[in-house]
Amino acid sequence: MKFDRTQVGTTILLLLLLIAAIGLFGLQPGAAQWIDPGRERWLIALGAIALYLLLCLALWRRRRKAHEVASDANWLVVYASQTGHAEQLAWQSAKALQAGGASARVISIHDLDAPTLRAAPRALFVASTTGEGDPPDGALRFLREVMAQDAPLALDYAVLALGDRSYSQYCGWGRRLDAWLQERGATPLFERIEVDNADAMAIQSWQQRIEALVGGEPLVWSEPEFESWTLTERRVLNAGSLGAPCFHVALVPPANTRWQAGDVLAVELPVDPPAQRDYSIASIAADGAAHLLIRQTRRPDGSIGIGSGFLTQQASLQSSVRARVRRNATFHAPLDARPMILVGNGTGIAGLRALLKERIAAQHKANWLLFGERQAAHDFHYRDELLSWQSQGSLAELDLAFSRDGAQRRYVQDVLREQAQRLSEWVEQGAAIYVCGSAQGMASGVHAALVEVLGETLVEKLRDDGRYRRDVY
Ligand SMILES: Cc1cc2nc3c(=O)[nH]c(=O)nc-3n(C[C@H](O)[C@H](O)[C@H](O)COP(=O)(O)O)c2cc1C
Repeated sequence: MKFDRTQVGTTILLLLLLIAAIGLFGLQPGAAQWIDPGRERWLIALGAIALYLLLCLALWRRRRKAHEVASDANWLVVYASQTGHAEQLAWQSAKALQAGGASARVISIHDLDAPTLRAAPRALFVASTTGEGDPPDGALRFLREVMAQDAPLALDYAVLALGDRSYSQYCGWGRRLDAWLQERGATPLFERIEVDNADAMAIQSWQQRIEALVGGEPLVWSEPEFESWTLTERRVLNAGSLGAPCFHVALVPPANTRWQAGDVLAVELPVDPPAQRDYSIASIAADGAAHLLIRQTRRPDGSIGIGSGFLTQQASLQSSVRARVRRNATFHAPLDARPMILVGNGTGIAGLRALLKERIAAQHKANWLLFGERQAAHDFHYRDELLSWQSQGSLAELDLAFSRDGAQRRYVQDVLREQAQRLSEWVEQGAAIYVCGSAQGMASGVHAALVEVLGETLVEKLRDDGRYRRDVY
């Protein structure tokens, strides 16, 4: 049986109380009444009471000190996030620390330098994994500059690793970060917690561990509520396509709902157990509806995917759909009028369309879109709109790559290579590059083309400066 110090302390306190009671009341049967105690009995009783009070004070101070160490220390809450989930959990973690009286600073791992890390007494890391076990883009500078150093670290830390078990490198980056921190001498406050596909139980146990460290009133960590949106429009955009049907779906939000281009709509599916699917929003709030571009997916047994099946088939027009906006800050447009190069394929045009709409509404016209699909006759999503933006001068450059139209397959990455000179010029003028669509094939091919044309160093620098951003799946 294991006793902790508090249990031993409590036992001693009880013994002292007993001694004090014996001192006062004596040991005679029926002695529970005031008797005239001798001097010695008074002394024993007073001594026991004094010791009792001293011990109480010591225990109270010990407990308070333990709490102070946890709560007064400055906490760093570091996030490495690709699509915003880790960032959101980092903010919630900071709120839990603050509820326990601690001060917490939330920081993107991109902005975390070695001196800041070395000076931090305690840190929480919320790290997601992307690609094939890779760190989010925003973590690459940290990986290159901070993790390459072997100076020792003295901080106490914990890691929340976000991932998805369907990938072979489950939580690969969170695990790597954890291993590195330990190698450098940092002390884990508790074992790394891994979150499979936003698993609520794992997130709850992270929350409980933080609350146990700093105390404070437990907060409700629930995500924002889903609200009722109305499905007002649904049409096929790619009739006759070689690919699976692609639907334009419009959902009218509840009053006062706002979002920024780049944000995502999380849709709650009416299934048991509950599930949700995220879709890039293809419109801006001024359009009055969130437009989604949804390709019907099929499972290996041929049945329709639950998310795309619900939105493109089951949900009827004018019916209510439970949804909420999820912020996706990595894909928000630059704040200034700098040129933008938007590269995407397939349903990736959704996020790019919202960005273009936002830019055009702000009169920022230096926009270059490179879009790839299979056949111009069937798969040129939002054709009329894009062509009219081009003729109005809001879309300075439009390059299309329809892979099945020519004798040779041609993709957006090939267009980038053909347009090497323009690409270099735009980047020299400060352009930001946004890539949206499939991770396999497109995003990796585009990356290789960028490295070929601009050089590895410049591409890395663009990524570090937030001028090369990706929202890929
Ligand atoms: C393109 C892509 C690649 C991913 N690759 C991995 C992976 O290799 N291993 C893993 O455990 N999770 C992987 N995930 C799952 C993410 O880690 C998980 O969705 C996480 O919640 C995302 O957090 P974030 O929004 O902070 O980036 C991947 C997700 C996407 C969209």
